[in-house]
This record gives sequence, C-alpha cells and structure tokens, in this order.
Amino acid sequence: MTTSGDTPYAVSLDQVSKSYGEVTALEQVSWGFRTGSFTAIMGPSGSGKSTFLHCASGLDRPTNGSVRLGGVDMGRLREAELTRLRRERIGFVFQGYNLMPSMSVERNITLPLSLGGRKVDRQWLTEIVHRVGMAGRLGHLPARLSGGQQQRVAVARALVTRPEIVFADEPTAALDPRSAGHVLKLLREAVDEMGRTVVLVTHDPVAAAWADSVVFLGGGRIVDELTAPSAEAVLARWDSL
Ligand SMILES: Nc1ncnc2c1ncn2[C@@H]1O[C@H](COP(=O)(O)OP(=O)(O)OP(=O)(O)O)[C@@H](O)[C@H]1O
Repeated sequence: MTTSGDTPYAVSLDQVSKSYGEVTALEQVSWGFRTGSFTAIMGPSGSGKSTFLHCASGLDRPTNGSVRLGGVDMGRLREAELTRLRRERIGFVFQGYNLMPSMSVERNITLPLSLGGRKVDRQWLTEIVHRVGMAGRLGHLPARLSGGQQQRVAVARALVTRPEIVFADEPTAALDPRSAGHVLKLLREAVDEMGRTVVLVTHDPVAAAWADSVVFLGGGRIVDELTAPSAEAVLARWDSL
C-alpha cells in the first residue's frame, strides 16, 4: 500500500535540521519510513531522538529541510491544517499514556474521531478494542486500569483513525516486561496485520528487537542502521557506537 502514487514512504525527511538557539539538535537528516515497516530509533540521551520524532510527525517544524507525509509537504501547511492532518493521518503513543482522566475507555479511544467530527466505525472499533483486550472495560475510567492496560487503550486510540503512520515515544519505558511485551506485540500486529507503519523511539534493545530495523542517532545525525535486529545485535551495535 502506498499513500500517494509516487512514494513508497509513509513519511520522508529531506535534509532536516533543527536548532534551538545555539544547539543543533538535528543536522541534515534524510530518511524515509517505508509504508508497512516497523522502525526503532535509538541513540544516547541528547542524540536527537525526540527532536527527530517531533519533526517527523509534524509536532514541531524543522529549522531547515522538509518532511512529507505521503505526498503532502507538512512544512507548507498552516497550523490548523497541520493539526487536522496529525489528528486524521498520524497516530501517537506516549510514555505517559496521555489519556483523558474524566473520559471512559471508549471515549478516550474514539477521541481523535470526535475531535474531528467524524463518525465511529463500530466494526473497526470492536476489532481494535478486542485486539488490545479492552472489550470488557469500555465504560471504565483510566484510573481503574493498570499502566499496561492504559497504554493498550492509548494504542487503540492511535489506531482508531486508521493512520498512515504511528509514532510511539518510549511507550514501554514505564511498564513491566510482560506489559511492555503486550504493547510491542500490538505495534507489531499493527504493521503485520493492519498494514500500518510504526516508528518506535526506545532505549531498550529488547523493545527495538520487535522492529524490522533500528536507526541509530548520534549528535543529531543518523550514524547507523541495523536490519532484522536481535536484542543482542542491538546491544553490540550500541556498544560499538
Ligand atoms: N526545546 C528545546 N530547547 C533547547 N534545547 C533543546 C530543546 N529540545 C531539545 N534540545 C536539545 O537538543 C538536543 C537533542 O535533544 P533530544 O531531546 O531530541 O534528544 P533525545 O535523544 O531525545 O534525548 P533523551 O534520550 O534524553 O530524551 C539536546 O542537546 C537537547 O538539550
């Protein structure tokens, strides 16, 4: 599946730089996330991972260079258009779940649709709710759920719009290994069984090993890539950087 006639990439970055005053957080990064791929982003603290994710997902604008979602140059969009594009075509999963505490699980999952005034596809909702194991919890408030369950709700919310790409920023950092494995399996299934594209920022070699490839950042640049990663290979590559 491609998102426009002429690109195999869900998102592509061309010579993207981002500076904060004197600090260059990203330096001329070019990269493409192939549609239907699962990519992990790794790198030491301060290497630019968050900045990369924010620029690639349209949460922030690069200082230089361009970012395309399918055929759309996000830099050319006005703020309101960019907000709508993010809501309708991109899914987000954050370390802290970011659920609305006063809303039920169901309302949290369907929030990207209701914010955009779109109707809920009940069949699709039922499918993703079952996939994330929350069918019996739709009326619950997030506070009644464990961290792992809350993150699974966040994954369902990220998938409810059938986004072209999902960005997950350290989604398992606060979870025990079993809950983390459950969330990572869901992201893997989003790629393998739902045809989505997933980008995962992580510090954890075990989490990165769920991806098809690992991109290593260092000093605001892409310094290496590892395909078909195992946790051991990720660790070895990390040690050699
Ligand atoms: N809003 C900001 N204002 C000023 N400097 C920033 C800002 N955001 C990031 N930086 C700087 O840009 C560089 C890259 O930061 P970034 O947060 O992208 O790295 P990271 O790899 O995600 O780090 P971590 O693993 O610690 O989250 C760092 O030197 C950081 O201090």
